[in-house]
Amino acid sequence: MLTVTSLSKQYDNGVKALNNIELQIGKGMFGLLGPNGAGKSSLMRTLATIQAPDSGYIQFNDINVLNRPHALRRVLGYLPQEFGVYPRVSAFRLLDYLAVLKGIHNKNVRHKKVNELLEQTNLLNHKHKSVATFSGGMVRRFGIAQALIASPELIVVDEPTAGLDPQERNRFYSLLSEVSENATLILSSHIIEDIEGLCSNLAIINNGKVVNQGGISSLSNVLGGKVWQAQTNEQQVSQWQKVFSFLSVKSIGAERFVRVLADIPPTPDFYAVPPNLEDVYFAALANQGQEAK
Ligand SMILES: Nc1ncnc2c1ncn2[C@@H]1O[C@H](COP(=O)(O)OP(=O)(O)OP(=O)(O)O)[C@@H](O)[C@H]1O
Repeated sequence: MLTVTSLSKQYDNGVKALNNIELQIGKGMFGLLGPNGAGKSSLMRTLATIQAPDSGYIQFNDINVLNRPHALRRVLGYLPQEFGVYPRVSAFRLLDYLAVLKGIHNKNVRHKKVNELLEQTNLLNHKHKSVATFSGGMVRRFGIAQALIASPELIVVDEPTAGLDPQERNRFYSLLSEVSENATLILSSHIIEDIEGLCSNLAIINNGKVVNQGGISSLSNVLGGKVWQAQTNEQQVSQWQKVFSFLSVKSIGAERFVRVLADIPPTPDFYAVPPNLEDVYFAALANQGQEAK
C-alpha cells in the first residue's frame, strides 16, 4: 500500500504544484488523470524520490519514503516523461549496464535477467540494434524494461504514450497490465480513454489538488441519473452555456452534442445518458472551479 499524506510543493517561481495531496493506492494499476500543468509529473517525481516536497509524508509498505529514499529506490521502477537513451549502444548492452547500476553484479544472473526483460517487452529480436534507431514505441517498451530490472514492487510511469501510434499504444498498455499484476503501478495521463481502459482506480488531479478519487464505476455511479445529453447547433450551445452546468460539447460537422449535469432534464431536448469517466472528470474540474469562486 502506498499512502500519501498532506504532500505539498511550491516551486521557486511561486507555483504551488502540489497542494495537500492525499492518496491511498493498493496493488494493481492506478491512474493519475489531470490536464496539462495539473501537477502529475511533480507528484511522480516526488514519489520516485527525484525531488523533495516542502511538507507531507509518503509511506510505501514499511518504508517511510522521505526518510529512507534509498530503501524505496531498491523496490522502485520509474519511467519518466522524458526518457532519453544513449545513442549507438545496443539494447542488450544498455540494459546490461543499467542492471550493473542496479546492483546485479553476477554476470550470468544479469544476462539472464536482461534477456528475460527483452523478451517480456518484445524486443528480443532487436537486442543487438542501437537503441537510437528504435521507434517511439520501442523506446517506451525499452523504458519499461529498464524500470523492471530490479523486480520492482512500485512502478511509476509518467505519461508514456505521447507520440505512439494506436497499435504501439495498445501493445505498451498490455505490457503495463501484465506487469501490474504483481506490483503497484501508477500511470499518469491526460488521456481519459487510456485511464478508463486500464485502471479500475484513479485520482483526478488539478491545480495541485486531488479533486476526486476512487473506483471508476463508483465515481460514475455518483453521477447516475444526472447526466443529460442533447443534439443541437452552435447558437443554442452559446445560450445554454450561460444557464446550464456544462460537462462537454462535441462537434460532428454542424451538429453539437452537449452533455450537462442536472437533477432533471434541463429542457425537453435532453435525454438521460449513462455517465462515463469523461463526465466524472469534467464534473470534478467544474466543481473545483466553483469552489474557487
Ligand atoms: N521545475 C519547475 N519550476 C517551476 N515551475 C514548475 C517546475 N516544474 C513544473 N512547474 C510548474 O508546476 C505546475 C505543475 O507542473 P507538472 O509538470 O507537475 O504538471 P503535469 O500535470 O505533469 O503537466 P504536463 O501534463 O503538462 O506534464 C505547472 O504549472 C508547471 O509549470
